[in-house]
Amino acid sequence: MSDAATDAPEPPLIRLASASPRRRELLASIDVPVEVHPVELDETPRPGEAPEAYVRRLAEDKARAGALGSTLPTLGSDTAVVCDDAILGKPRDREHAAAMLRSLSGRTHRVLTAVAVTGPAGLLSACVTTRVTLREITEAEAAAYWATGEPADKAGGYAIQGRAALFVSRLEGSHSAVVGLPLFETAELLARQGVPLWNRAMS
Ligand SMILES: Cc1cn([C@H]2C[C@H](O)[C@@H](COP(=O)(O)OP(=O)(O)OP(=O)(O)O)O2)c(=O)[nH]c1=O
Repeated sequence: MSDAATDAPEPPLIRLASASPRRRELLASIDVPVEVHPVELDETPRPGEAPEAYVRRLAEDKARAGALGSTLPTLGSDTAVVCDDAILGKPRDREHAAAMLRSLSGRTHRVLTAVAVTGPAGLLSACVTTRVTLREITEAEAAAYWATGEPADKAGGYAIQGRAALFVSRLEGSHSAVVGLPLFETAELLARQGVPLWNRAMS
């Protein structure tokens, strides 16, 4: 929605502590104007840290750090692909990306996305697990996929919202969470922070 009379952009409802264009687009899809305020964190997992604890910690740290200097509720999020209890982040290079797809090929893995929101209710967070099954992927397909540029900045080295949809045979859970933000759970957290979306989105 934008102001019809002036076409001026709407004031932000929240601060988005993220550099991810996907997260901005997902929030725009449910009519949430944001102020983008990325934060840089060390995303190294702690020794022995469980994947759920890891993504929740990062989401909460992003939200807390992003909130500094603002009175707006601030949202942070983190996505990790988990295969055989190993956390797969973003690929470092072509070889790393190929190794990731090799380990995911022909199997079911988990995608964990945590979202955290600061606000009057304190720091609230949720973690969503989605099970994704990929068909078998050949080395030649993995190489061709890398060459598209799509996997480079994606956890697990694939993008379900892009060409990797051709690899995904099944999904159980939240599609938006795999893309970077679980919209249903996000709306619930925002409502608890005094940002109700339903009436706004439907008007
Ligand atoms: C599995 C998968 C991940 N991703 C993306 C979502 C996230 O943007 C990214 C995982 O990296 P994150 O570290 O969660 O996020 P980010 O670095 O992109 O942004 P920021 O930390 O500033 O919020 O992978 C997809 O876009 N599609 C997919 O299918």
